[in-house]
Amino acid sequence: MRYSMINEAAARKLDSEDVLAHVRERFVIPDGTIYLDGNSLGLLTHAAQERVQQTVTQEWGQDLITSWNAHQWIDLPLRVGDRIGQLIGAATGQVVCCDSISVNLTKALVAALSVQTARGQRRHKVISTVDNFPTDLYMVQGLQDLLGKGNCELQLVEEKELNSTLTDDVSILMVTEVNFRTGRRLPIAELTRLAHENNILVIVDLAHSAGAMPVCLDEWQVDFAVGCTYKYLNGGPGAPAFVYAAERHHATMQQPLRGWMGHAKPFEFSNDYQPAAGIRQFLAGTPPVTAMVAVEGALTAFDHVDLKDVRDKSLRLARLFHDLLHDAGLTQMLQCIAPEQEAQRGSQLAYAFEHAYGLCQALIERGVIADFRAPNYIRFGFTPLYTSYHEIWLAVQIIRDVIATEDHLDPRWQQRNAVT
Ligand SMILES: Cc1ncc(COP(=O)(O)O)c(C=O)c1O
Ligand SMILES: Nc1c(O)cccc1C(=O)C[C@H](N)C(=O)O
Repeated sequence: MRYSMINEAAARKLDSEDVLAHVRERFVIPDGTIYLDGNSLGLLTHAAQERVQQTVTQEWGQDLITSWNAHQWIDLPLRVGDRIGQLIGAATGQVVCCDSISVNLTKALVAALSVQTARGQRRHKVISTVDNFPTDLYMVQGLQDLLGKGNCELQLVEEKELNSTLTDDVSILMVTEVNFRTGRRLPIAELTRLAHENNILVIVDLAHSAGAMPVCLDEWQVDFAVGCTYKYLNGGPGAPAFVYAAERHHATMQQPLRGWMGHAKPFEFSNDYQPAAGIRQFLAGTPPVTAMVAVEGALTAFDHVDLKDVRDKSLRLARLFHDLLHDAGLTQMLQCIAPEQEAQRGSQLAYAFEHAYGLCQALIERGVIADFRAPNYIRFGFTPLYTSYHEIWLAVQIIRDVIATEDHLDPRWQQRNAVT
């Protein structure tokens, strides 16, 4: 239902009825900041801050190398992986925390190709979407060059054409559940069902889904998945990513980055590679301990949080934001590029606007942090664990004010110099 003419008191009332309102206390929220960019980098949690401090001061500072065992550093990738697994519908032993999405995607792609080979399938086509996040496409292009088009060939299609391209000559469907630009959410369960009817394996990028909405990898029968922990999981800048491989593939899959941490017996230092059983095979090198304890700390923000409540609040925050923009007469100027139907949306709204860059910079100057995506989009991310309805109301007042005073046209914003 549409939010109509919500004033400040009404926005505060929505906060008073919010079942997730108390979770905000778990985060460090800078004074005077309304943060609508958790879809790029999540906020710091108090738990992560304390965990990193403890690890650096005591575990590294005092206990040194004994900490690999004494503080179970060595188990971090699997332990954190299992905790992430609970948030993405994966039973234990199928998720490991390591590396970046880019690197994990390469591992997943080759592993999926190896499963197809083991099944006797001589297919090489990898289907993805034209508007996928570039790094995902670069990784397939890299493999295509390395392995030759006869073994791996990328074919790009529009999102709406996906169903009709899932034919029996395709090896892998590689998609991102939520489009980083438009926020469109693909129906992964349905796509996976269609893909499997033609023996196609499915790899999903959960960068904009994990921690933002319920994800049910096991139930949907997804084959492999990757995702990051620095967005909705709040793991910190450059935090290690994760990779999921369905248990049914563990016996046959082979990932190509054969590091010693993925060896069956790393501390025997044998010259011959023997993959570890199960998901541990996806490890390559030494885990970045200080970064990974930050992720482990951050994930406690999800303790006793139901992801259905997260999704429900995410959609409400977005609806309130858009309806307030509409009531302010701004939705002609700012053209929403998200799908009409909420079920087809992720946890962000993006608007096309000629002066999107200037608007974004002027907002940042006033404490409202959103982000700009070329060529002319401004994106607002909604993070239900810490964003309040009152903040949404305030943010729209500030947008109104920037546009009314034409601060977005300030000559300082003529030259784009921001990296994000
Ligand atoms: C959908 C998607 N995939 C991948 C990435 C990048 O992954 P990484 O930097 O961990 O390799 C991003 C954003 O950074 C993204 O939005
Ligand atoms: N990963 C990022 C980074 O290292 C620096 C700046 C931004 C990012 C991002 O996360 C971009 C992001 N994936 C996006 O949706 O645009």
